[in-house]
Amino acid sequence: MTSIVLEQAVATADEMRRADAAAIAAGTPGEALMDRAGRAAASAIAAFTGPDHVLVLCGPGNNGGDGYVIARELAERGWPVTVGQLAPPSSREAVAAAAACPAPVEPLASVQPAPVLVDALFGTGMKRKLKPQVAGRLADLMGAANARIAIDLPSGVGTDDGALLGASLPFDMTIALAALKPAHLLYPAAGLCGRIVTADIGIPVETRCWRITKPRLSAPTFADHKYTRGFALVVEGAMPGAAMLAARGAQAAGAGYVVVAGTGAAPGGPDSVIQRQTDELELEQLLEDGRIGAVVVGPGLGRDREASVRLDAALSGPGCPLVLDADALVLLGASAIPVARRLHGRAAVLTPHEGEFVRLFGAQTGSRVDRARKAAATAQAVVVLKGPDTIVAAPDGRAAISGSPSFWLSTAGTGDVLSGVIAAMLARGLEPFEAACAGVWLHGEAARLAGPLINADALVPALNRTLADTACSN
Ligand SMILES: NC(=O)C1=CN([C@@H]2O[C@H](COP(=O)(O)OP(=O)(O)OC[C@H]3O[C@@H](n4cnc5c(N)ncnc54)[C@H](OP(=O)(O)O)[C@@H]3O)[C@@H](O)[C@H]2O)[C@@H](O)CC1
Ligand SMILES: [K+]
Repeated sequence: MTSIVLEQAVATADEMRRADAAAIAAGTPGEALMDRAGRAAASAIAAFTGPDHVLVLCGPGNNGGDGYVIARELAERGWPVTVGQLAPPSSREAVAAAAACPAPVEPLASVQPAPVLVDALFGTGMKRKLKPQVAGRLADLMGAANARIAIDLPSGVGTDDGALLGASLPFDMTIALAALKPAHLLYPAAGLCGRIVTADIGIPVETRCWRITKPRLSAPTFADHKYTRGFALVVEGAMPGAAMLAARGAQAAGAGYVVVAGTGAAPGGPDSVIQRQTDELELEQLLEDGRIGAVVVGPGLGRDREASVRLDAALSGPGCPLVLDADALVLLGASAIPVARRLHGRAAVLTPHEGEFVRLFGAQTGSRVDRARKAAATAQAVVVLKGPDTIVAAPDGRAAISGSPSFWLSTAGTGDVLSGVIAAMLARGLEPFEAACAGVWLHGEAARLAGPLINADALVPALNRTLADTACSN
């Protein structure tokens, strides 16, 4: 069995409000939810720091309410606790939590620092930029602490888009309540979260977005041969090296048979990658091979007339899934015909980086998740919007965000390798959204394994080892 594990839900502020309201409507009072959140957070803090003097900063809303519960819980464990209050509690639940908190309360402006700083100023209700004096005070108190912990989110970030709204310093740990939020994974906010722990507060959260986690990919069995393992074809163009990187990526990600359909140049590459020189007609004939499980077009394709002809051949060939990257995306963006019409119902994964994305879909508003979703609906294809926080979006609204990226991937050729890895996942039979998620995970994990990457070639051997680590036997 092969499966993609989508268990780490990522919920927007609105989705969290709906989950909260549904739990309350189903009979769990808001005070009980806040109590669960605060208790779970207090346990995570205790496990992280051990007993110490704690300063809990509380804002006016329910994030502040969680802070009062945390202060109460830690005080009841005998820890010295002080509350630094930005403004009095305003919601019914927060008023009740503050009333039950035995810790001394002092104004945020004059409270003394402590070794453990707990930030419960703002969570998902953050709507506008922090006032500079609040942002400055938070930064000063964080600077004076040895352990900095954010409740639900670092105060001063946009929950849904990961923008900075006054936050500036990194936390050591962020305790996500009930579910992850986009800001835990989207940059720049993700860079401030530190270690992320999700506290279960016992409520279901309805979402169509997940964090990309390790896939389970079945290991070959006695019944497998090179075609059942997956036949990936890479259409080469003006720059054969890029196509060869895609081919090597497909091979290292487990494809059983990898062919580069070349144009005449000799790209080198391993003997096990089959290189076929093809003119226009020969390429069309080759693409008719029904055993092909996925075709990659774009890495090193070029943007001239011949490149357009080769892209057309791939698009008009029989129905196996396509991976469209690099120059293929530029050519599609330059065409007057919309991408969805060019694909004509064909399963496809488009893998643009930010620049290619804008050329193809225009400058859209919204978070990277929103933009990728809109693009996937427009193209009627899976879109992989590459970046430090790569997004995978499907036309049906599913989305996934990569977690813990390797910034060493920001070098030439790593995108070519990714297109080959996704092709290997398609060729082994995964549907496009799952293939893209699995490919993004394998690629990111291989980069972490490779450490400081010198170049994209170094990814290939690491991919082999990463693939072996995902293998399951059923
Ligand atoms: N959902 C769940 O399941 C559960 C959620 N829980 C917790 O609730 C949190 C969400 O609580 P929340 O909705 O009350 O929002 P929160 O972040 O406290 O801020 C709202 C307050 O801040 C104010 N305000 C906003 N921006 C501001 C600014 N820049 N500068 C100054 N003020 C600003 C805003 O004022 P207003 O804009 O209305 O005038 C309002 O007073 C969530 O993150 C989690 O911790 C758990 O307890 C249990 C289960
Ligand atoms: K917070």
